[in-house]
Amino acid sequence: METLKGTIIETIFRNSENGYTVALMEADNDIITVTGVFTADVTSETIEVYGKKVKHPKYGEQFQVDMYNTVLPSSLVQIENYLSSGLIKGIGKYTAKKIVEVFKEDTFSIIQKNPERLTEVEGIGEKKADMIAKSFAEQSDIKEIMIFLQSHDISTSYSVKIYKEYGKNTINKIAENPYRLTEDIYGIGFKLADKIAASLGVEKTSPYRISSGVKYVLKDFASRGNTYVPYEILLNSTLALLETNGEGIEDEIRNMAFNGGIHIEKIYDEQVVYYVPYHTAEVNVCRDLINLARTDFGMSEEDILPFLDAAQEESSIVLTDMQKEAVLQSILNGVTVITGGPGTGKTTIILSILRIFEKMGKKVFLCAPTGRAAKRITESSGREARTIHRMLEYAYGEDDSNLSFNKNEESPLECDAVIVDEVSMVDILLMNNLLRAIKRGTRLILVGDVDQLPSVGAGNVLSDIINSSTIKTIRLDTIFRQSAGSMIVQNAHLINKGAMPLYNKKDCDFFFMREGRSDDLTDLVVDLYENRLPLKYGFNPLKDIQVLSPMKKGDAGVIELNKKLQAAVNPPSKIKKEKLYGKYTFRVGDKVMQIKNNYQAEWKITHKDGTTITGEGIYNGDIGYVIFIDETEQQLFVQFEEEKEVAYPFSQLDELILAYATTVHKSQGSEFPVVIMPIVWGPPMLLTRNLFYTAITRAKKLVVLVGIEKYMRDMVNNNKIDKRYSALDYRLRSAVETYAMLSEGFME
Ligand SMILES: Nc1ncnc2c1ncn2[C@@H]1O[C@H](COP(=O)(O)OP(=O)(O)OP(=O)(O)O)[C@@H](O)[C@H]1O
Repeated sequence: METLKGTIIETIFRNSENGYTVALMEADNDIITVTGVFTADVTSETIEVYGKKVKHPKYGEQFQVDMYNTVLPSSLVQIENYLSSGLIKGIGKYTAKKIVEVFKEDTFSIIQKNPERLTEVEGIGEKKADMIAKSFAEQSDIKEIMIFLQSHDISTSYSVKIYKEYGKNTINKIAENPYRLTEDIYGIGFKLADKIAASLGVEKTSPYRISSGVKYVLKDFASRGNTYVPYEILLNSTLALLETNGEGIEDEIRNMAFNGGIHIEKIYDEQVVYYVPYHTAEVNVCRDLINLARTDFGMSEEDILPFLDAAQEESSIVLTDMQKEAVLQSILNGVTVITGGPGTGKTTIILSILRIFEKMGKKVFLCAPTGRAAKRITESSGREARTIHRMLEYAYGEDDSNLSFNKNEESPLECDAVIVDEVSMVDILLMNNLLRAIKRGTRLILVGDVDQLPSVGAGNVLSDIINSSTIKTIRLDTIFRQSAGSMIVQNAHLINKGAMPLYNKKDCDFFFMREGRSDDLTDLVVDLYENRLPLKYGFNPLKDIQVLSPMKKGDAGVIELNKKLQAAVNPPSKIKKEKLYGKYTFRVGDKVMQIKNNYQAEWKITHKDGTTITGEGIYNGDIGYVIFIDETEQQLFVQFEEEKEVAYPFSQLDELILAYATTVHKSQGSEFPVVIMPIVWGPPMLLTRNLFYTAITRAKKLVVLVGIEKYMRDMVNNNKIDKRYSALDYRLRSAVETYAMLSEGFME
């Protein structure tokens, strides 16, 4: 591929629909005609073109452009965007605008050569001018890159992330294969990469595009919980995504399978396709569960009963036969599953198991998938519980390049048993990492409620294990928590059985308020949150009350509800700084939620005596409050639980959302004193019984539902759990059959 750099002196023709352009470019003291697709009018711009020289029969020599980059000088908007990108300290949006208004195209050279002149701009003093100049000098090599990215419509915050990832090689890397952005940059999906590729002139049938499209479809299915996609569905979805005639797709799928990026297999007589990490995880989870489950500890019930009796004496609770069975099996078997709804004694059993192991002198690790769930079991068991990630020592490796689990097959967990609480939230990838670190001889006890929503990540781990009937499973169905007037637990069980909940009884804790009109409904939710519940019961709205909605979009969706709740409890004010980012304005005082695991986020706890502790890691679902916004340093500060303070550069605000209202999915593993939930129409795929069940089991003291009974009845009746493509149950069953055949073979 040849390259040529020059200035477009005239555009002869431009098709505004497809961008096809014929223009004259002055390059190397010569004038040459360039032809190709240009996303914007490039007249007067200095550009770099990539392509080849051809001889046109009529017009003579021309340069056929495959891709192009805009080179400085660039438009004022781009200069302004670069200055306010967060890379230059001391410049926010407002200052950037002012600087460009004063210095126009000369902005960069002024900052570089005569930074003292910055003081001509209103609001910039000598100190600030100096800071800007220094920061600008540090960033000088990335200027061109930022402008290249922005000329391809990449937003400032993504540009910063891209530069951080690729550094000086940014332009080359993206020009070579813009689709790599989908792999390397969090938040950039196929669609954005495709837009960039189009603006670089990449062909629609390029193999890079097809393979990226296939991966996008596989990952998109995975993000909705599936570990694989049936071949035909993958083909059709990819076709719809790429909008081509389909040419090359099947070939590329085959190539990808040969190269090892994807895996094709027959499951239940159907050809299916896996993105390799999910296949590896599913196969390994199956193998490891079976191996662990086959361990014989050489113990009998009689060996354990004396310990069990002693443990019972310590507590005031007499375990039922089923509960005893759960405790005994957990100690006798390599792998045991204990499942049951709220108040059926799961925590009580965990505590008994812990006591028995302690008496036997055995070491047990207790863990849960989220920080909040780990904190809850720590509080109720009085024993330290960690998140699974923390237990597996998820951290940077020695070369500091990649995050990985330091506990694995080479350095397994040194203990006699691992108890995982809230296991319904564990997806196939995390289960794989957990199992890698559990060596044979260590018991694995999985405790959870299989009727809760499945994990957010791919897989149906708990329910597949139970459905496979290959792992010892105890189902608890007697409810013990029956305090007077409390309907929450009873209603959870009613809903689970397909019956309507009982509500609005005198002095009870479960209410339904009818409201059909969507405006009135959201107003009522806000009124309950802001006034009625705090007044009547003394709840603190921000700390005690959580609004849960089944969906993100729509009038009663999380986005709209958050806007209304924010306007009510934390309205704009002269004394509160705010920062607009995407759909939300973040304001000092706002309740926010982290929506991604960020193992690098540094937090700081400052004690009253001025001493500080620092650490790393803020996780998906963590809730905090905005305490400070620093426009000069371009940072927003959030205080999370335990007073952990985290500084978010503005470019990282995509990790936060307002959290007055959250989706039911995001609330898994958390509990709140009060839950308010709108009951409105929504897609049946979403409004399921187990979503409703999960929502109400989040509440400890009070549930208030607002909406129309019919939609509540629809949810209760809708027990069609959104089918996930996952084959762990199939693999477990097949593996056990194979083992059975093998051992029969050995017996002969
Ligand atoms: N066998 C029993 N006899 C009497 N009370 C019991 C028995 N088992 C459990 N309980 C009591 O029932 C209540 C609920 O038990 P526990 O907290 O263990 O259930 P859970 O399944 O963990 O509930 P959740 O999932 O809602 O946390 C507790 O107060 C516990 O003390």
